[in-house]
Amino acid sequence: METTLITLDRIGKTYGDKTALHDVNFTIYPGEFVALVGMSGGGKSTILRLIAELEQPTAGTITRAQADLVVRVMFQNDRLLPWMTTLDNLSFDSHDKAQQDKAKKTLASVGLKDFADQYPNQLSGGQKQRVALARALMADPQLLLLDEPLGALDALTRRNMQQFIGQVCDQGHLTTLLITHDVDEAARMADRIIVIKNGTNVYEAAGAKGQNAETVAKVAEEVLQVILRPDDDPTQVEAVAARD
Ligand SMILES: Nc1ncnc2c1ncn2[C@@H]1O[C@H](COP(=O)(O)OP(=O)(O)OP(=O)(O)O)[C@@H](O)[C@H]1O
Repeated sequence: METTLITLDRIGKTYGDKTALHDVNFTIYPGEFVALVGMSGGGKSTILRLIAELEQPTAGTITRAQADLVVRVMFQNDRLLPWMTTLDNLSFDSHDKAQQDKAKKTLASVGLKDFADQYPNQLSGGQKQRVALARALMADPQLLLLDEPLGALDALTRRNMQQFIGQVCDQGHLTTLLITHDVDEAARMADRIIVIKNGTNVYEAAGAKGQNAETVAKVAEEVLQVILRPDDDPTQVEAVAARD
């Protein structure tokens, strides 16, 4: 049997009488880059919060490969501490030599070796997001959650960061879950795309990570059509065969 990292089984989440999620079912396998896409309000962030154990589901079960699965989140807002240098944002001002060395190494791995002594306000938007990524990587996560991490960046920096994050995840063999409303970003970065609509997963497609622009555009269009079509039966989860 294939090893699984995390499985969501018939997950529901209500807030008072408001249903945010119902009957969410999917599995993430080690080493995959999965994207959750869908329109605003569909439930993507709620799923992320449940996976990160920031909240608990009101129905169903989440099964983790191990109870203490290390999960880290990178948010759109970089959440860096403005009074600390880049390096201290990673080491949390630790005086432990090993922790400092690890922070230096991690900073170098995101291409910011020479920015250790800079403060967040001295960095560009893209650089700040690299620091935020490095901070998430400091914990050696078994699952990296990316919550619209590039939403605030200009189009060129965003494209550059998509490529960069893809490389970092590939090199580190990281299992990654990206949340985005950008179908093009999902198609370009992911091995697998899960469409979230009206609080549940309605469709799954193979992503076009590492493939040419034409394939990326085709996958993005396919996913967009699913998101925009009005007649979803939420109990029907369709799967498309992996592309050649
Ligand atoms: N704490 C909360 N209390 C009440 N309702 C909530 C709460 N959190 C989320 N919701 C509702 O659950 C639904 C799903 O929200 P969620 O933020 O997960 O969607 P999303 O797909 O991530 O949207 P976005 O892309 O805008 O972040 C929405 O209708 C939202 O209003």
